[in-house]
Amino acid sequence: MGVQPPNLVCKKETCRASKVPTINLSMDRSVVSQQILRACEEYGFFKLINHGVSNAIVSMIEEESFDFFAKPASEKQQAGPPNPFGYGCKTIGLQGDTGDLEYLLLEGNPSSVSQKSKPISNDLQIISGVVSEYVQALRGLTCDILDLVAEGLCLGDKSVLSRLIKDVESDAVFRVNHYPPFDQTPKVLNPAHKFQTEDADTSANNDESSRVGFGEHSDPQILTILRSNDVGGFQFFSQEGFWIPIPPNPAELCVIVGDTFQALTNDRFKSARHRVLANSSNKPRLSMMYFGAPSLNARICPLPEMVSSHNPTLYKPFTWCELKKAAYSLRLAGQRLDLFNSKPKLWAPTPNEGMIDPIFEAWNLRLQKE
Ligand SMILES: C=C1C[C@]23C[C@@]1(O)CC[C@H]2[C@@]12CC[C@H](O)[C@@](C)(C(=O)O1)[C@H]2[C@@H]3C(=O)O
Ligand SMILES: O=C(O)CCC(=O)C(=O)O
Ligand SMILES: [Fe+2]
Repeated sequence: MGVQPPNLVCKKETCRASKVPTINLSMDRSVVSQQILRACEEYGFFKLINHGVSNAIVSMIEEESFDFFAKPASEKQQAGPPNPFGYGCKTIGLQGDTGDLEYLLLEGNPSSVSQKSKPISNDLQIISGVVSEYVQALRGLTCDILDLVAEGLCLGDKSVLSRLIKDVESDAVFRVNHYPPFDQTPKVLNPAHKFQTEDADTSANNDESSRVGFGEHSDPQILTILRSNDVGGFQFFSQEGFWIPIPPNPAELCVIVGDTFQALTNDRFKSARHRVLANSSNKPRLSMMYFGAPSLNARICPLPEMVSSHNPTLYKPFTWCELKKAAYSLRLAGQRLDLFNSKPKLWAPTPNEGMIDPIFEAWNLRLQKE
């Protein structure tokens, strides 16, 4: 590539990342409501500033978490494996997914987080003491966002969404992910690590040799609120078909639309697929996520305002428990919402799949007859 004058250089990914909506929560309510609505429709993802969540609690969780992850493996393992709460290392979920990280999964319901971690380990009990205050604040923030969405969508009942999260039985989850620093040595020794020296406009979308911290997936819940330290790696997949790296900013919170929100809005919002590539820093990345979920028995189906004769319902009613079970029975990247489509799509082999499996042929025939 020839040398270009600086004003003509277009770092495409930096460009795309700068278009990702950043919403200032202290602005006028009706403006914020419209901005959130647009962001959920166009990206399924946005960043929040002036969100009002105290940095003091975040710093305490960060400090406790770093102390925990610095302990010897044998000690950390006493708090694992995560079933469903506790310490996990490299293994993600139950279906053989792995990533270059270690993590803590905790109950995200403020009233029971400490109680549930008590029998697991002393370390977890200490961390959950600080986490309970944070999840309380994040539950409040998630409810505010959902009320703003309800206003933007002109829903008859403006609390219909936030009630799902406010439920005392809410099945919210809290997670801290710790990505070890990238060892710089292989870059020199192993040409496969070319990613580090590549231009920013090609790296996220072309690279195949990068280190996967947390593989591509969508979150099954309603909304996820993510906060990280100043180490990058997080990317989300835009509706235009590009991976967009999000520059880390500890003062911002990232909001991610989950599968349940997609179903509630009858696909007006799409859950955002995202991943973490942990290959760019010699510092560890520490991220914390609050996954806002309803109670296990909550019934999910598209909101009546999202359905019309032009927009027929895309999902059969299901409970959050059923979707959660489906998520855990599939791989991390699985499209679990497809299992609840009111009219399953016809199966077609992709070019690599070649031969048509007789079972799928029979399935397609049945679908065509319905
Ligand atoms: C492979 C998996 C890990 C996961 C459960 C699943 O079977 C599919 C969804 C994954 C996910 C993504 C968002 C959250 O991090 C998480 C806790 C969740 O609710 O769904 C994880 C699950 C996990 O790590 O256990
Ligand atoms: O660690 C991160 O930054 C994101 C992880 C994530 O997407 C998840 O835990 O579901
Ligand atoms: Fe996620």
